Amino acid sequence: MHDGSGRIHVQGLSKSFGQLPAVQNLTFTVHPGVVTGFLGPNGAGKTTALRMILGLVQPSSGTATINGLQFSELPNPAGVVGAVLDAHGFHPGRTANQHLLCYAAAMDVPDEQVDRALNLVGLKVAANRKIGSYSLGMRQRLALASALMGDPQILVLDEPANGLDPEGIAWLREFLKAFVAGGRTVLMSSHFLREIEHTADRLVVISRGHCVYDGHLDELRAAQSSRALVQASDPQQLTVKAQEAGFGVEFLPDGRLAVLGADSATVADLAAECGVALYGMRDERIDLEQLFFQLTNGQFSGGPNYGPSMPGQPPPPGQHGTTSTWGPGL
Ligand SMILES: Nc1ncnc2c1ncn2[C@@H]1O[C@H](COP(=O)(O)OP(=O)(O)OP(=O)(O)O)[C@@H](O)[C@H]1O
Repeated sequence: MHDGSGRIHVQGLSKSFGQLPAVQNLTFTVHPGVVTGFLGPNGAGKTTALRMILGLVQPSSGTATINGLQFSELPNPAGVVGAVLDAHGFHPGRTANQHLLCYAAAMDVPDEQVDRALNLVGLKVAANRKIGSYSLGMRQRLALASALMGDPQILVLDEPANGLDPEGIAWLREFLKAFVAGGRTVLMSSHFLREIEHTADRLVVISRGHCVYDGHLDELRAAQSSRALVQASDPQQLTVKAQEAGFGVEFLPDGRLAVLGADSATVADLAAECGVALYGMRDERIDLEQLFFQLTNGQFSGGPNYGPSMPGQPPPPGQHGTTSTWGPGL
């Protein structure tokens, strides 16, 4: 029997296609009650990892379990996990209704589930239209309806926002938030942070097959949402003072200091306290897109108390009383 926890646990998962290491030693846990975004640039290995979780690709090494069991061991997989991996491949001559009735028969669930699923995804009005006339956004909704047919505890969605217009994305966000509010689980991939930043609570970020961030989105925002750039008369002394106050400091190539997670007023106070003169100051805010770029290019430099981003050096936010973890600086 599965443990009913609603958890997906990925441990040391790797997959190579010939010489190509598509996924490398991936370890993370997806928790119930929150939406977890699975983020990475094109080709990072997201789809391969999701397919391994769902038992569609055999890992080269490592394991992926859902409710404590591998997918193939789940006694009632459709009732545990619903998946959307591809919003294509529907028979264009069938209606959504017909498509889902086939699903119901194949999954041995009552036909009434068809109406329920169509209602849930807002496709009831188009239920008797041929799928060939559907927009990509409608196909995404139909794919989601298919995943919901078994009334699953967990949803695994590969790029579900792809093809949705802003209204569709807003709808998906509300749908997924309501889904997890009852204690269910969502793992959804995207290569576009903006697309999921208002939906996901937690993030697993991968780059070139490696995990580079696993933690709360809020924590990531806080980690490097701002820094103060200062030109100081005595950079060494100000560095010591800022570090004593708990801030990370970087030396920039132009001689300025970047005090991570601090604003210029705070740095001015610190400088005054240690008698260091400042010749120029600027607050810099880093938006999430830059943050994502830094993460996936190994340039992330942490926030308060984190050192510069040298491979093997940056302590993760998780080492400061949180649950985040870091992979190698790529
Ligand atoms: N069946 C396969 N055979 C050979 N190479 C593959 C196969 N599937 C994936 N790859 C390769 O593995 C790497 C990871 O691909 P994957 O589709 O998992 O990435 P992704 O993060 O989902 O990318 P995207 O966002 O573009 O879908 C890519 O270099 C891809 O070309």
